[in-house]
Amino acid sequence: MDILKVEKLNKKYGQQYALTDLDLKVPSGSVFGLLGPNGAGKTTLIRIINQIIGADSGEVLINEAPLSPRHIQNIGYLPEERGLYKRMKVGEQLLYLARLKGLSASFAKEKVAFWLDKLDMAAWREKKVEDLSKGMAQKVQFVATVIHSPKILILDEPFSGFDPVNAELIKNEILELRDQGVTIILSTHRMESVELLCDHIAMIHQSRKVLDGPVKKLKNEARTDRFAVKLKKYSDALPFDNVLPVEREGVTCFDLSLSGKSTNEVLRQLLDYGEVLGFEEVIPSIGEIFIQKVKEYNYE
Ligand SMILES: Nc1ncnc2c1ncn2[C@@H]1O[C@H](COP(=O)(O)OP(=O)(O)OP(=O)(O)O)[C@@H](O)[C@H]1O
Repeated sequence: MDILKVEKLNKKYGQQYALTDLDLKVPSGSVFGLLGPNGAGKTTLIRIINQIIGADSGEVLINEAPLSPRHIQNIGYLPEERGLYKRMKVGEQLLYLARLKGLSASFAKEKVAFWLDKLDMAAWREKKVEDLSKGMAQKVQFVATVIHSPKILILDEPFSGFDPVNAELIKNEILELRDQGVTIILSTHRMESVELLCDHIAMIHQSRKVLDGPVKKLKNEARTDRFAVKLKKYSDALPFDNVLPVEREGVTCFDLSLSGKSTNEVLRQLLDYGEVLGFEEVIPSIGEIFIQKVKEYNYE
């Protein structure tokens, strides 16, 4: 089932198109990557879903119902530009934000204690936000985003500012929330996090959707017949066209196209030219698919 649907969404700022006829379906309980180059329209879409701005036309549906103020309680939003009250103490601040999200005083207290403990932040409870490092403040903001147990989490560049240990911690929290049934919309330029976390992606370019679907399917569709070869060469006369061998510590590495042959045929050919140390299909990364799509549209 799709927890969130976007239908024919349009938004312009003056003469600038930010979203054009955008359709999206976000499956419930998935991590959904929202990708696109700078200025594509991602933040505009996120702001519309969060009812910070309105669309010019089109519709956003949550569980098939038109988006309305009552949905705010079900959404957790971590904006790219973080906003915490600098003078407030961590514990007080989280309690205050949890109460704003509609939690009772006692439940808010319980949830604050739970999250501070879970993310190893209990010692910061009495610290003012202005006395925290960037990464520490980021963790507080993450807790503020999830404290009311939203059904939909929208995370804009959630890993920026984190060291590798905290990035791993937040990644695991995201996956745990996903396993609990939370739907996560992740907007990021870090393709390695997309690859690690996302089940589905949609890519926006110049206000329009240019690609969407399950990550596995998109990667499968982007496969070519190219294989990466590592060879300890006996002979210099490689029998393949368009290969660009690179020598690394006595090992020759190159990509080649099967050109209609089977993998066994190509392997047999390679055996005459050296000791085959590696022969592996080249599967494009999401980053490569992204760059390819942007290039395709820029050339049109
Ligand atoms: N408040 C605004 N006033 C005028 N134009 C705007 C405004 N906000 C965004 N835009 C324009 O709308 C388009 C989409 O911007 P948006 O911020 O949604 O992109 P984005 O995909 O989030 O980009 P980035 O990855 O750089 O954050 C851009 O051309 C941008 O210049």
